[in-house]
Parts: sequence; structure tokens; C-alpha cells
Amino acid sequence: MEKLPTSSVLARTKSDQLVETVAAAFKSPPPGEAIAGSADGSSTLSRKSSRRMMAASPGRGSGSVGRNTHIRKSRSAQMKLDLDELSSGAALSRASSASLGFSFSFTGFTVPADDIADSKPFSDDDDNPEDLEAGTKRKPKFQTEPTLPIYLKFTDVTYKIILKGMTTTEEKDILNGITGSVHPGEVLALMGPSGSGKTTLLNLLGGRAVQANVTGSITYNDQTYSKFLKSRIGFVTQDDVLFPHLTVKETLTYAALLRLSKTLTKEQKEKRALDVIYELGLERCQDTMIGGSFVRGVSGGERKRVCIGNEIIINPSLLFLDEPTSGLDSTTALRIVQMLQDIAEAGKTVVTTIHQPSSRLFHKFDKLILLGKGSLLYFGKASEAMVYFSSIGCSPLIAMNPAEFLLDLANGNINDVSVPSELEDKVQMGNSEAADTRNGKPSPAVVHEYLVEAYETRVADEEKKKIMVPLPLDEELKLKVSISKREWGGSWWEQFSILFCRGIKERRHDYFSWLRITQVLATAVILGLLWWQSDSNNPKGLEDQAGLLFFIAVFWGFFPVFTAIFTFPQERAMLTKERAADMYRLSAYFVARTTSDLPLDLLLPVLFLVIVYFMAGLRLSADTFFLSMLIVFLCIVAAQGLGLAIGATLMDLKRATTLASVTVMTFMLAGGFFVKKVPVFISWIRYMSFNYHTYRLLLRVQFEDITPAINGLRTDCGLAGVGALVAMVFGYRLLAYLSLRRMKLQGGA
Ligand SMILES: Nc1ncnc2c1ncn2[C@@H]1O[C@H](COP(=O)(O)OP(=O)(O)OP(=O)(O)O)[C@@H](O)[C@H]1O
Repeated sequence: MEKLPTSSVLARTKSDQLVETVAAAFKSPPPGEAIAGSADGSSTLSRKSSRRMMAASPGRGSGSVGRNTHIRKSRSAQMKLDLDELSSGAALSRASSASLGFSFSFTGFTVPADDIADSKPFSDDDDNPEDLEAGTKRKPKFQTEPTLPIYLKFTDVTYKIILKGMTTTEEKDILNGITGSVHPGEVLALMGPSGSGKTTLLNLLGGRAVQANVTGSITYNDQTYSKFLKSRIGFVTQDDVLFPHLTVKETLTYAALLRLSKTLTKEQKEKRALDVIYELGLERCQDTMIGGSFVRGVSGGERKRVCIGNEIIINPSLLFLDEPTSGLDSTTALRIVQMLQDIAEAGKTVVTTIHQPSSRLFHKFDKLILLGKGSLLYFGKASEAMVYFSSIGCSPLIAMNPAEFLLDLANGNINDVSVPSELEDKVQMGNSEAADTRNGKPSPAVVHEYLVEAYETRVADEEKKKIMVPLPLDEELKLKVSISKREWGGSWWEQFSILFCRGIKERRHDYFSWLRITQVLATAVILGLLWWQSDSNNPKGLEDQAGLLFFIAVFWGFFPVFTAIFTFPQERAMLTKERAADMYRLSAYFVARTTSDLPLDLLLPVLFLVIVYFMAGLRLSADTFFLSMLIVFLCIVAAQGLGLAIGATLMDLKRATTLASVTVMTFMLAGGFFVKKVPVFISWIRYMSFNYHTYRLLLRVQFEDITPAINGLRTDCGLAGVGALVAMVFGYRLLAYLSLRRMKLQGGA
């Protein structure tokens, strides 16, 4: 452990170099440029600076003996890459045009069209990651345009939650005093056993947790979190939240259209999506649907890359990833981590949680945080973790993957690990709590305590002191981070039209659902046959027709409620994710989502009414027919509003369907057909029923010339009925919108 201060000083010197290099290289371009890049030399500067950062980045320079292989690899990879670039015609043409100052498009790197077609740097089937590692294949370039460098530092981060039981309230510590830092050009891995707090820490660092329960400090270029950061942070969640029916290209294009700066044109944004497809090696599956539980789509690795693409499309300064390799085979996992390294090398700050990396993966991380039960067991260079643990008496006794060794330690499992003398003494002194009765070794709790204490006494203070030192950054660079203004990617109308088109594309299969069309047509034909050419000129026929009109009012009140209920609960995960990234205004999403289904919702009743109306022999007059149609439309839109409001308020399908069935049944019973003499204290309920208003309006349109009342129900409703339905159309929607506004963004800051 005596060695550590020396290496820490070394690390300090390197991060100082890094800070100075970036501060010098990044001369605060205007806001538009941060995303847009430029066609002049500033982009070239950024590329160079990112290369310099690579050189200065801890974990890539010279270090302990244990890292030599990795260093050799990186260097030879770098040399081979350069040679490869030189020998490639495309690289030559890029180099020559770069010298003329034209090589950088707004993405920072113009890939010639031929190049896109010819090269498959990441395609799934034929690439060997070893080749990539060794540099024998051309690596894709990750967004080399200038990006606002963000230095993330966190000290003594503590997070508690309050668990409310039936009778008791309990406080649970999730994180205890976590300290660390990560700089542009570095990949920080958060490791630890399941439940150790990795995701919680990642959410806190990404500004996605309820800040009330957090103590300690988290700073970005020495500034606290601000709304501006939402547009500079990419966050890849553990679950892949994507629309299953959109293709890879559509997914990334919509993300580009919604998230990229207003200053870019539509074409530039679309091109950005194509560049990301190329960078991630997704060109072969760009027209394949994402897929989901019921639709076969792209592979797991491709899915993960699309999720990463969704975030890197904004050229984020900070990229957070929650277990990007879980569920993937080791080759694909290695490819993804290699990609993260490439992204970091382009000047971004990358933080990722990782569950059980292979040793090859482990060596690709620059920094490591090892957590155990919410406490910090190690923070420092990944390559020095083993040295640190051996300095506190814990070394593997057999050849072992370092990640496996570290996870075993974090779990308190010291089988095949040398036992520190302090712990051995405890066990030998007969302390029953200290020993594991099964093997006579120290118990996991004691090992955990020892590791926490060892880190706190030997390293923690030193690290904290280093982190407390202010960054030698431009004031302008710091101030930029603290801007609290949101930046939308487009005007309200642009957002609305993009979301409207995306909604239609995602649900296009629903529109032509033969099941739904058959259901409506079959019902219409059955009704037509049952009421075949009924005659309103005799009282029995009149009553029959009134029954038919009531059924129509109930049918078109019932269906829209139950289809609209699913709208928001089904999209909750997507909405939470997209709102956390400030992708659009909630009102634009709401209006787009509620209007994009309308065309089909209004087409089916037309078919239905045409069949029923003429088969049942209702009043043959154009006015009556079209007015009946309009009334049914109003009923549908009002009923949809109720479904949307119930879904948005409860956001839980089971509870929502239960409440909806009770409400719809009540409205139907109060609709005026089944019961005429309703007690006064409950008679008000009918005015809230869209069935009641629709039924009365339909009666009026059909029979106003025949009779002023049918079944004791007066038909002189007119404008009042229409007014009530219109009020429901807007009132229920307003309720739905307010409920969505209230909805807590999961961990939303
Ligand atoms: N809102 C919450 N309510 C109750 N417990 C919580 C809550 N959030 C986190 N926890 C608890 O905090 C601990 C850390 O959770 P977290 O998801 O951060 O762990 P993790 O290390 O990411 O686990 P995994 O690797 O399994 O995803 C767990 O014990 C979890 O149950």
C-alpha cells in the first residue's frame, strides 16, 4: 500500500495534463458549434486534442508492470490503426481534404458514400474483435467533432431511502459516502455484486434520482447539476426501451430529429442518424424492425447498439450506461466495451456499470469503482486494483480473472484468496462472529468491514483531497454547464409532426388489423340482420329502432374507452425515458399521441354506420345520416378522453381496466334506456354519461318529426347534449394531460 501514494501522484500529474490539454484545446465554441461542429479547423483541433487526451489518459500511459501487455496492445493498435488509415484510400482523401479544412461535416467526419457501402467495421458476422483490438481492421470513428468536455467529480455521496411499512417507517442506506471522479477520455466502470448500488449511483451521477435523499456533492466542471446537462448527457438504461415496430433507421432518425439542435436542418439530422448507423456497424440491419416479445427483430447486440446510438446521436459530453453488456455473449460484449473506449477517445466522459466482465473486458476500463453493500471498496485505475488489494493482504491464490476476484471480495467470499493477517488474527482469537462456521475462514460481513475500513484509512482521504482541488478550466466552460435553460430540438409544431408520424409508423400494423375490422363489420352485419328494415311508423318498430340507437351509443362508447386505456400505460417506459432526456414538450407528445390514432378510430364507425343504417332501414335522409355520423364521432372522441384519463391517472392496466369497466357500466345504466325513474339523489349521474347524451341526440335526429319523447325520454336536447359531449372531449383530455404532468419521471431530477 506504500506504493499507492506514488502512483496516485502519477495519476494526478496525468489528469492535470489532461485538464490542461483540454482547457487549451477547447476554446469554448459558441453553443451551436458544440453540437454542430464546424467546417473549419476547430474540428481538427478537437480530433487532435482527443488523440492527445488518449495519450494523457490514465490507464493508457506508462504504469505498473501488470499493465504492460495492455499498453503494448494499445500502442501497437494505435500504430496499426495509423498505418491502416494511411494505406486506406478513403483515409488519404480524408487527410488531404482535412488539410483543406473540408473534411468535417457537422458530425465531424464525412464518410464518403462508397466507404459506407464498402466497409462493415462492426457487422456481426464477420468481424473478429481481436482484429479490432489489434488494429488490423479499420475502426469506425466516433463523433470527433468538438464536444463540451465535462469533468465529473463526486464526493461523499450518500443516498438513503425511506421504506414505509404498515406501521413502521424505516430508513435504508443505499450508498455510503462514495467518492470518485472521471474525466473526458476515460471510461469509469462501476462494479459490485448485485444490489451493491451500482444502478443507484449511476442514476445519481446522471441526474436521474430524487435529489432530496442525496447528500454529498456531485459536480460537472465544478458546477452542480443543471437542466442544460440534460442535453449533454446520454443515458443508456438497463432495459432496452425502443419501439418494436420501427426499423433501426427509423428509430435513430426520429431520435436525431427530436434531439438534435434546432440550428441543424432536417437533412443534416437525417445524415447524422446515418453516420451513427455507420459508426455502430448497423448498416446491414438498418431496415430491420427492432422487434419485441411478439415480433422478431434485430439481435440482442444490435438492440443494445441501437440504444447506445440513440444516446450518442446527440454527441453527448457524458455517457452513462447501465449494464450495456448483460445478456450478451463475450465477443459481442467485448465489441460494445471497445466501442465505449472509442467513444471516450473522442473526448467524451463514459461511466458504465458492469456485472461480471471477462478479463479482456476488465482491462479496457480506465477507472474502476468497486462497491460492496453500498460502500466504496476501491476507486482508482482499473489496472491498479489488483496491486491495491494485494497491498492490503488480499491476493488470488490461483490464476483468476481480476473481475471475478474483485467480485468475490466484494461479496466477502475469500475462497482461493490469501487472508489478511488482521482477519486471520480475529478468527484465531475465537471471535465467533468473525468466523464462517463452515470453513473456519473470516465471515463475509467481517471481510466487508475490513475492506471498507482499509479503503477509508489508506486511500479515501487522499482521493478526496485530490478531487477537491478546483479544475483549472476556463470560467466560460464552467458557466456553460450551469445554464438552467432547456434546449429543445425543434419548435412545438416540429415536435408534434415528428411524434405524429412516429406514432403512425409505430402503430401502422394496428391500423390494418383485420381482427379489429372483422369485429366491427361482423357486429354491424349482425345488427343489420336483427333490425332488418325496421319500420319507425308503428310504435313497436319505433321502440325497436330506439333500442338500436341505444346499442350504437353503448357500442361506440365502450370500445374507445378500452382501447384508449392502454395508450399511456403501454408507453410509460418510453415516455419516462424520453422526458428524462428532454426530447420534447409533453404537450406536443400528448396531442400527437391522442390524434395519431384518430383516422382509424373514425374510419371504422363510418363503415359500421353505413352497414347498420341502411340494413336496419333508419330514416333515409342525407342530413339525418351525416348528423348521426357526427354524433357517433363525438361520442367516440369523448369516450376516448375518458379512457386516456383513466389510463394516465392510474398508469396500471389492471387497475385501469377495473375502474373503466365500473365507470362504463354506470354510464350505460344511466344512459336512459334501462331505467326511467331514477331517484333524485343519483339522477345527476346521467349528465356525466356520454351514452346518455349520445342516445338522446340520436333519438332527436331520427325521430324529432315523429314524436317529442320516446320511452319517457324527451328528445329536445340539441345544443345542450352537444355542449356536454364537447366538454367531455376536452375535459377528460385535460385531466389525462395533468395526470401525465404529475407522473414522476422515474428518478427524474
Ligand atoms: N426505491 C427503492 N426502494 C427499495 N429499495 C431500493 C430502491 N432503490 C434501490 N433499492 C435497493 O438498493 C440496493 C441497490 O440497488 P441497485 O439497483 O442500485 O443495485 P445494483 O448494484 O445496480 O444491482 P443489480 O446489479 O442487481 O442491478 C438494492 O438492495 C435495492 O433493493
